[in-house]
Amino acid sequence: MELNKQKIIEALREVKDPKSGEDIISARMVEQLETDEQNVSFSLLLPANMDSGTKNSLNFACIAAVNSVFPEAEVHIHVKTTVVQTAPTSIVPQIKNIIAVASGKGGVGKSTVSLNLALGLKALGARVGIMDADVYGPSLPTMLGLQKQRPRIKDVDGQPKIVPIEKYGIPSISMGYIIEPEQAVVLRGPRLAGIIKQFFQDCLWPELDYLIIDLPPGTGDVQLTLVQTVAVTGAVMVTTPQEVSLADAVKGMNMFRLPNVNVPILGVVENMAWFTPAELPNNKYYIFGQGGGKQLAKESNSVLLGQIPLVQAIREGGDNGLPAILNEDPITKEAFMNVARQTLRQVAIRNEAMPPTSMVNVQS
Ligand SMILES: Nc1ncnc2c1ncn2[C@@H]1O[C@H](COP(=O)(O)OP(=O)(O)OP(=O)(O)O)[C@@H](O)[C@H]1O
Repeated sequence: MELNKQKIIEALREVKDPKSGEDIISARMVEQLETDEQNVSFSLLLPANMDSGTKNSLNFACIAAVNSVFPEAEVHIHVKTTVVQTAPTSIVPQIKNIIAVASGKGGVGKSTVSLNLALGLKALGARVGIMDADVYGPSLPTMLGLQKQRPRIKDVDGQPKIVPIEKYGIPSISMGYIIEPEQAVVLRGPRLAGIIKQFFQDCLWPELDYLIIDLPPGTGDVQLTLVQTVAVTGAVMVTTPQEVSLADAVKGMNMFRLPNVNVPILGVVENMAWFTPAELPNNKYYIFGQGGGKQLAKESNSVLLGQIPLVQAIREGGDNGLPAILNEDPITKEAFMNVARQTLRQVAIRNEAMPPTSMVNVQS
């Protein structure tokens, strides 16, 4: 009688891919499983860059798994190496890292963190740009004091291109430069996708180490379009400390972690972590509770990139076009610089440990 294939598959589920921790059946590493009365044969698909020691131990683990259910069976494994898929050619090859700044809900300070993070990275010597992808409520023009500014259009080989507007040494683009913020339109589907694509393709971005993307809150069309348009290096999540916002934040974060999206979470910034009155700079009042940032970092297996206090100067700076990191208050400045340093570190770790993110290919 033929050896039972189902039993063999179940046994092989005990063998895990050491890299992902997933079992080799779910990871689709086993192909063309054939059995007869005595023999079991299959192909084992292993990445070309896997070292030979790991390949051998996986091979032995497969044989042992089959023999655990059929001790007499002869196991023939054909190891096939798969070429690691290279990332598709980028439409913005001059940009090394694309960092999405996201939050579960609105008003947690995502735009404030995006801009100050961009300026912090710049202060550390990187070439940085910022894209305000919050097409529904663009706030970058106000935060940079660039209301009513319009980007220049430059003709490049007969094609009109948008020139990002530079302020404080960083080029930026925002829907708010194109339409009045109060006209923020409800764009959906293809039109919205077109605008986000234009922000990459039709903008004259210079050579950049980091492009920071300020996303709208939650999970929606912009997020989806972004991951379908470019390879996002990683996401920074912004949250406030209270636990009630955690469920939203987790939802926002999980969108990046969907298996076919697979954008690494670089870490969490806890904004409005405590209130510090200007006249009592050493006092901390935890008015929104404590622990939300840490908790979210734990949920995502990532790290807390930093905590930003709730201080009046941050709000005023945002309204007056003078980002908080540039003002003289050392506590605020250091809080944002710390976030920038930690982000830099996490991007370096991510780029060391993982291949480039693949763009999401969704057929609609
Ligand atoms: N740490 C802080 N201290 C004081 N005010 C802050 C702080 N962070 C953000 N704010 C203020 O809170 C308001 C909302 O911040 P911001 O626009 O950055 O949030 P957001 O999450 O991007 O909002 P939206 O969802 O509307 O895009 C702004 O007025 C901003 O200046």
